[in-house]
Amino acid sequence: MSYSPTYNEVGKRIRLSRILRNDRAVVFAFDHGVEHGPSDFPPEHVNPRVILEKVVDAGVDAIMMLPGIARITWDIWGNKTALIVKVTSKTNLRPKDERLLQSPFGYVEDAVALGADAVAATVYWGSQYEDLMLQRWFTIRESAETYGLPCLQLAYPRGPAIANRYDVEIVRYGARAAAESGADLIKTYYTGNLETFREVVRAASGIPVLMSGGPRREKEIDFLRDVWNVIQAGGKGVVVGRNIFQHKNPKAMIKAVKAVVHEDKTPEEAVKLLEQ
Ligand SMILES: O=P(O)(O)OC[C@H]1O[C@](O)(COP(=O)(O)O)[C@@H](O)[C@@H]1O
Repeated sequence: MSYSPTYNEVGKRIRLSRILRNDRAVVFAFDHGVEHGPSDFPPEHVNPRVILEKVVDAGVDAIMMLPGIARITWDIWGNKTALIVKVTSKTNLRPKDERLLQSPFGYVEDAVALGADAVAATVYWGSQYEDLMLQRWFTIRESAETYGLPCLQLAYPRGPAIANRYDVEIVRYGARAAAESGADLIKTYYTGNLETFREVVRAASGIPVLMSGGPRREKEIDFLRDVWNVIQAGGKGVVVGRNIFQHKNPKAMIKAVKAVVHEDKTPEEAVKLLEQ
């Protein structure tokens, strides 16, 4: 007897395929307005419409943003780019020791209403608030499952017992925990080289791993090398913000990252797209 998938299995498969194009993804991370504040953006990109027009025009596969910004920019990305709605966040206006907690920042139903292809939520593994974030993660995941929405987990180890959040043992622990907590996509830190990131991919146990961009690299070639290493290590792409919107030419930067992720170009070949 042939197996008939459930409605939500079909929905998840179709939505995931809109993000992972041929099993790879270049996602623009755009939740910084809350996570870091408007000071993260150069003056010309404080207006969300300006930067979103550039990244959509450059052909990014998906945009990850909070519901409120998706609402006011839908005409730019609608029917052109996949949408990942992040439903947790926090501000740096909080007292320092309360910044290791991600709070609800919208609901899975908001993502469904916006026509999202996935929801995203952060878990700071190792935080003193890990328990609370896990409760929130499983509530989000349960609701997303009902609607056939894949869940992207930003698996960010950080907390009082973690000395170096980029250490491979720490990052791969977070990736494994994300896989065990039912993430359909995992976004985590780059561990500095191909060999260690391969360990992270292995720990993710088959769940696609995407690299979080991190602070802007001084040289574009260094960022493109990191992206290339992630792909060579078995990662499936990137979810990147600052290395795009803090760059003087975000469109060219997206195209260079796409060349590495989708066309297997080397960093040296891809960086030439920035010189045109
Ligand atoms: O690691 P930090 O400094 O808390 O930054 C969190 C930010 O990094 C991201 O996870 C990825 O964006 P970046 O490429 O700018 O690092 C964002 O989604 C989030 O706002």
